[in-house]
Amino acid sequence: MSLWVDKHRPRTLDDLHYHAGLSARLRALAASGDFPHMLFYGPSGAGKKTRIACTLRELFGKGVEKLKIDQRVFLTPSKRKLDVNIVQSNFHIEITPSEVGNYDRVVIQELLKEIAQTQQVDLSAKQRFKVVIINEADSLTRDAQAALRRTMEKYMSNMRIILCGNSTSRLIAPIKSRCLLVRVAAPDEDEMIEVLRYVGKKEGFDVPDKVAHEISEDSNGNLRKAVLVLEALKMQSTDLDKPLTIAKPDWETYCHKVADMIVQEQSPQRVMDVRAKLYELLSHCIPPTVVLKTIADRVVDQVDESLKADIMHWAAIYENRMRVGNKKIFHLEAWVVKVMSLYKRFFYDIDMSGFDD
Ligand SMILES: Nc1ncnc2c1ncn2[C@@H]1O[C@H](COP(=O)(O)OP(=O)(O)OP(=O)(O)O)[C@@H](O)[C@H]1O
Repeated sequence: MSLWVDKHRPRTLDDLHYHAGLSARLRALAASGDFPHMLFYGPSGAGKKTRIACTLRELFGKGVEKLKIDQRVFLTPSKRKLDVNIVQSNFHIEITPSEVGNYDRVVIQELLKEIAQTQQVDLSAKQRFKVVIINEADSLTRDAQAALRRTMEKYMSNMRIILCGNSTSRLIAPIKSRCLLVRVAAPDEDEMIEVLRYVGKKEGFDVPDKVAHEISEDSNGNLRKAVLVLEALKMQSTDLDKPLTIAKPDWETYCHKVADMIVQEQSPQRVMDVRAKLYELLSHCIPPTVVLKTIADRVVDQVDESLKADIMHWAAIYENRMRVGNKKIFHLEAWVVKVMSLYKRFFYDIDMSGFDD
């Protein structure tokens, strides 16, 4: 059973519901024979990844939807092993370098070099180049950006880069100047309502106006959130007929509570309590990656500056393990334990430093 956000995600540029002008431009670029490096940016849930996937489909055809997931090991200069998950088709490859935190340069450098030096093997391929999608581009370190820039200069003939991120502000100018910048704005209220109606129709029901407005207002331009909420509401009340009495799905508040529990106490008992809550969330079909992200964001809001990066780093790692593995709950839990130990260690270090003085 897949969630509506996945089930009804547009697959082709023609299926995309809003920003029609942008879709037309992407179609023209894909047909031009002169496809550039690109940088897609915009707020979360605005439809960047969906639009990128549709563009790939336009470039390469249906074959690009046949995905494999590989684990790759990279070695840091100090011979530390980095495990990286890589999603790829015959025509493209997708990576999230922020998974490996400060070692992202190693991954960018090794992987891009490797891809750039291999020719497209599929002779029936519509394009001579492979596309490399780099997610969370705005969290690339300076080193990784410098490596990326060099690769972009050196190997253009058989590779195109598509960067995806929330904003362009943390990217160095030489990268921006080598990319076509594509801003994907959040859908406005009418556009969002149209998508909600469409999803409802596909599922065989009409979304009442009031519900559509409420959801759209609540979601702050995040279409993923809007569709998730629609699905959750529909599970609570099949008719969606009493919009005002329907309590908003409380999973966000629930995730926040879990985050608070993690910050308040770090003990085996607490891990057990948190586990129960996690099961509860997952059994309500809230996607585990969303649960992890919501909890992580809230934890990070409350902890010391020096811990934030580590906590997000581990969240990215476990998020990826979750995408690949079956037992989502194990990875969620492993992350919780990791955060608790980081947090405890932090206080321990403070105590010890006090001791030194
Ligand atoms: N043009 C569209 N028409 C209809 N539905 C869409 C469109 N774009 C996105 N969606 C829906 O919105 C959801 C979120 O889109 P997507 O994952 O592409 O957002 P994103 O901008 O990449 O988000 P994030 O930055 O958080 O990863 C998709 O799962 C899909 O169901």
